[in-house]
Amino acid sequence: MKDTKISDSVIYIGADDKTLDLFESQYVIPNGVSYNSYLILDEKVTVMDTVDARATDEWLQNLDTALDGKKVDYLVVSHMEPDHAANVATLIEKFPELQVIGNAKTFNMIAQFFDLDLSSRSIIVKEGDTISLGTHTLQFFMAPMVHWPEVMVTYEQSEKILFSADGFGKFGALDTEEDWAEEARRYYLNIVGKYGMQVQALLKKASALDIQMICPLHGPILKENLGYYIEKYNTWSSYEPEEDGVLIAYASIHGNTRKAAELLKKDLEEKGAKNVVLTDLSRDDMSKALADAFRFTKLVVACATYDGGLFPCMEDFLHHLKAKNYQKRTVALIENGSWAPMAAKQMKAFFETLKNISICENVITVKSTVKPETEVALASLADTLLA
Ligand SMILES: Cc1cc2nc3c(=O)[nH]c(=O)nc-3n(C[C@H](O)[C@H](O)[C@H](O)COP(=O)(O)O)c2cc1C
Repeated sequence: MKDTKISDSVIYIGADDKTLDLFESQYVIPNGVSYNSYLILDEKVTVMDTVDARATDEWLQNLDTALDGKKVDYLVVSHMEPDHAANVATLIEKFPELQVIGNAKTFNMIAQFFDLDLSSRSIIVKEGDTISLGTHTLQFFMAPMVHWPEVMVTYEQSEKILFSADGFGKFGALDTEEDWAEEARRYYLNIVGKYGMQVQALLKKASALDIQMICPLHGPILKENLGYYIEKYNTWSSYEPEEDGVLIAYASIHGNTRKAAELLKKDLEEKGAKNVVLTDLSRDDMSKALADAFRFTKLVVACATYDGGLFPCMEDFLHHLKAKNYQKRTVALIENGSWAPMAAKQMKAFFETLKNISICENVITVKSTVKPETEVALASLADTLLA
């Protein structure tokens, strides 16, 4: 059920998008995505961010309905990425007296995206600045590199609402019934994951505020049990695993490496392991594989040797892990090769470049097909992983 009710004076005016093929041209979104935008009705009527160009018509309709003939005085731009800022010019042109609130970096970026003269219409805010709208007061906190340089969040003091920009966002349209953490984890780790330190800095600022509601730019408005969401962000941004478990990620050309991976999963489960997830890096969603790698304490990478190197989908996976600062985990290696297996050596060298990775000593080499001795080695690896 879509629950977009915030309060009598803070109105949701965003829109769902269920036809976009890939978010940021990269991430599958089976349940769509929402572009959230909010209107604050007060003496100074304020719009908190706009929406993607794909949602312009619905957003303008929502805006007009909520305004009921009033004019917009302020537009707060918390993030200039086009899925939120595509309609900055639309709103500025619709309300010629409107003033734009942003920080110095926001205005540099507006000039890159739009040919607009905002010299007499800009309000530049800094860390901690406040602007009164009447009964509501907006306070601004800079969140550089969460995940663009100009990002800032806004705390509305009277209703204690944090407008959190992309923070606490999630894939999925607002009428989607699904677990928050699953899709918020995939969103966070893939899009913001590199910037854990900056997110930690923002969480520290947020901890000093009395927050009763979080209004992100994607996904549901968070109204209850806020500690749960904040704790998830704390775990993700400090690169700690969420739960004991094993992701087995395999890259297999003809299926023999896959067979080894499947046998290991079976073995682990027979020995009592609860969270064992298998992912086929050739076919399954890469962003989900990355999120599961961060979710669990342990990762097994199983790869066929390919032209003296790694089968390309494994290279791709490792690239994503490094890009998002993968660390603090246990990793085990399985390789396959028909004449000169090289994958384990190369994967080991890769993981040695990451921080706080403990690599299991028992490396398994499959020579073309799984043999009885491979099964023994897999059983022993399962014991090591469960020890
Ligand atoms: C294009 C190509 C290149 C390969 N390069 C190597 C190699 O450099 N060294 C090696 O030992 N095996 C190489 N192989 C063989 C595979 O690694 C081997 O057959 C392995 O068992 C495949 O495992 P799979 O059944 O999981 O795909 C290559 C296979 C292909 C198709």
